[in-house]
This record gives sequence, C-alpha cells and structure tokens, in this order.
Amino acid sequence: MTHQIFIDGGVGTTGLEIGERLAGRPELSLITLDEDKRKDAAARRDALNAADIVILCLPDDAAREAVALIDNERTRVIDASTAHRVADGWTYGFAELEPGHREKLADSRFVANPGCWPTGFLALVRPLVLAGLLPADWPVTVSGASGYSGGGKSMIAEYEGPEGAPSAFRPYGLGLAHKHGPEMLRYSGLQHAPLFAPAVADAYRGMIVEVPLQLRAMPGAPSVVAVHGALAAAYAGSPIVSVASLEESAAMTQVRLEHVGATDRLALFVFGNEATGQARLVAALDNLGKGAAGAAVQNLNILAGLPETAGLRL
Ligand SMILES: NC(=O)C1=CN([C@@H]2O[C@H](COP(=O)(O)OP(=O)(O)OC[C@H]3O[C@@H](n4cnc5c(N)ncnc54)[C@H](OP(=O)(O)O)[C@@H]3O)[C@@H](O)[C@H]2O)C=CC1
Ligand SMILES: CC(=O)N[C@@H](CCC(=O)OP(=O)(O)O)C(=O)O
Repeated sequence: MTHQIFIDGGVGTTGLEIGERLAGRPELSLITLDEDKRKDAAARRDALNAADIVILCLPDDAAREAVALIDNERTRVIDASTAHRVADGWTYGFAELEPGHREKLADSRFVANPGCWPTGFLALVRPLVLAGLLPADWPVTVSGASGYSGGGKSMIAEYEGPEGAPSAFRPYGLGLAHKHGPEMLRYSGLQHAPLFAPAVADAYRGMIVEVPLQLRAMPGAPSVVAVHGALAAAYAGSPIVSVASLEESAAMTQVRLEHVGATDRLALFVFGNEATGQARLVAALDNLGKGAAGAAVQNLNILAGLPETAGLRL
C-alpha cells in the first residue's frame, strides 16, 4: 500500500527537512503544489483532502486554517506548529513520553509534534516524575541554547543577513511566558511551570537543553546513580534516544551544541557529583531533527504502521 503524503509548508525550514527524509521511500507518495499554488487555499484544500497523512509545517494560524480546510474523516494530521500541542482531541507526538504512548499515537488521527525545547526537557524530566524521584511539586529550572534555524526562515535571515549575526549568544524568553511553557507543564506531570531560560547561539542547528537538580535538597535526596538509572531504564533499547553511562559522562569535560550533528538522535547525559548532591541533566539534539523533522517522520511512520525509524538519520 502506498500512503499519500502532503507537506503543507513544504518549502519552509522544517518542511524541506521532512521532504529530504521522505524522498526515495517507495511506500510513500508525495503530493506537491507548484510554487504559485502553495499558498492558494483551494489548491491546499484539494491536497489536504487527497492525502492519507498531512504534515503541517506552517505558522500557528496557517496550521489552524489547514485543519479547518480538511472536510473528510480520513485524512490524518501531524502538526509541527504550536497550535494544537495542548488542544483537546490531539495526541502529543512524543512516542517516548511514557509506556503505552506510542500505541496511543498509532491510533490517533490528530498528532501534535512537540516543540524542540520540550523534546529535550520532557525526555529528561518525565521519567523522573514517573519514577517518583522528582516530586511533582518540585520547582524545576530548564535552560539551554538552540541553533538559529529554530526561529525558521525569519531568524535564519536575521543571522545570515548582510549585517551578520546579531549576537554569539542571545538569551530570550525574558518575559517568562515562552510558548513552549504549556506543553512542558502538561506532559512533564509537574504541578508548576518550569522556569525556562532559553538562548539562541550563532550556529545554524543544534540544541542543548539542561535541567540542573539540587538532589540533596529533594525529598529522599536521590543519588546520581538513581537518577541515571531511571533515565537509562526509560530509554533502554531505543534506537533514537541514548543515555550515556555514568562512566562516559564522568570522563567528559564538555558537551557541544553540535553533539548529535544533523541527525534525529537525542542524546541524554547525567553529569553528577554524589558528594555535593548535585546533578546537571543534559539533552543534546538537533532542533531540526528530533526537535522537528525527525519527530514528524517518526510520527508518520507510527501512524502509517511502518518501521518507526524508516527515513530517520540515526
Ligand atoms: N525550525 C524549527 O527548529 C522548528 C519549527 N517548528 C514549527 O514548525 C512550523 C514551521 O516552522 P519553520 O519551518 O521553522 O518555519 P519557516 O518560516 O521556515 O517556514 C514556514 C513555511 O510556511 C509557509 N507558509 C506560511 N503561511 C502559509 C500559508 N498560509 N499557506 C501555505 N504556506 C504558508 C511559509 O511560506 P514562505 O516561504 O512564503 O514564507 C514557509 O515556507 C512552525 O509552526 C514552527 O513553530 C517546530 C519545531 C522546530
Ligand atoms: C531558537 C528559537 O527561537 N526557537 C523557537 C522554538 C522552535 C520550536 O520548537 O518550534 P515551535 O515554534 O514549533 O515550537 C522559539 O523558542 O520560539
């Protein structure tokens, strides 16, 4: 069986990355629109309704409009935007979220692809909440740096424009109301919004997400070994998510934004010191990979009943 796929927003930053991952797969047939028709509502309506699965790589308002243009009950949707991540009737597209979530996704018609920051954050935090090591009411902080392609075409133009990069390192989200807050809160299982301190680095792609924990102050003062054990157990056998051994982490003196390169991998680390009772949980990913296109293709595979890693860069 050939699955008809339409990427709405297919020539944007995320759309192009997804197209590259779907190219040359005989089980998929890509519906495309000519350049002069790609923003034409009638042409998009036809394509959206002809597809078995559509992937929306659009600004939030255009993503909502695309969903409204679907007037059949068959087309399934993967939305890469922020529009539906905590919306009723949508399944959060992070297969690794918790046991059983992948199966829930497979049965879903509407899937919201996670934001890039929440992907790293939830991968680090959700297993610890589930294991009872991180209390749900604990005040959690998450910081990190992203490549500028995370801001799509407009931020790429800003960083690659004639005046050059505006800054080597630019903290933002200073109003403490980032659009990823709601999904981080909902899917972590925490009771309070994490304090989120993101930054953009002068690099095209790549992302580091860090959650520091004062283990000694937490109920039961969990050990670094226990925290690492919970993460290692959660992702054991995953072809996408890896957890470095404590020995490997202990031998590292630094971790780079470029750690996974242009791949769809998600690499997790626990850097800790049992004597001080402190740990730095770190996720390294590509904002355009597992943070966007890789996750969308993984979700497409799950929806279509295809091998989950087909087309991924691992
Ligand atoms: N970049 C990233 O790392 C990530 C992005 N996302 C999300 O994915 C979505 C796409 O982001 P990104 O690829 O970065 O953004 P881009 O700005 O690079 O691409 C968006 C594309 O959508 C097109 N578009 C805008 N409005 C319409 C419309 N009404 N009909 C058809 N096409 C339209 C744009 O057209 P034109 O080319 O003419 O501007 C552009 O090609 C966003 O919601 C973003 O938040 C999610 C995770 C990570
Ligand atoms: C560097 C940068 O600006 N990144 C974007 C997030 C990119 C992402 O995850 O995409 P969504 O917009 O789909 O959530 C931001 O923080 O708004």
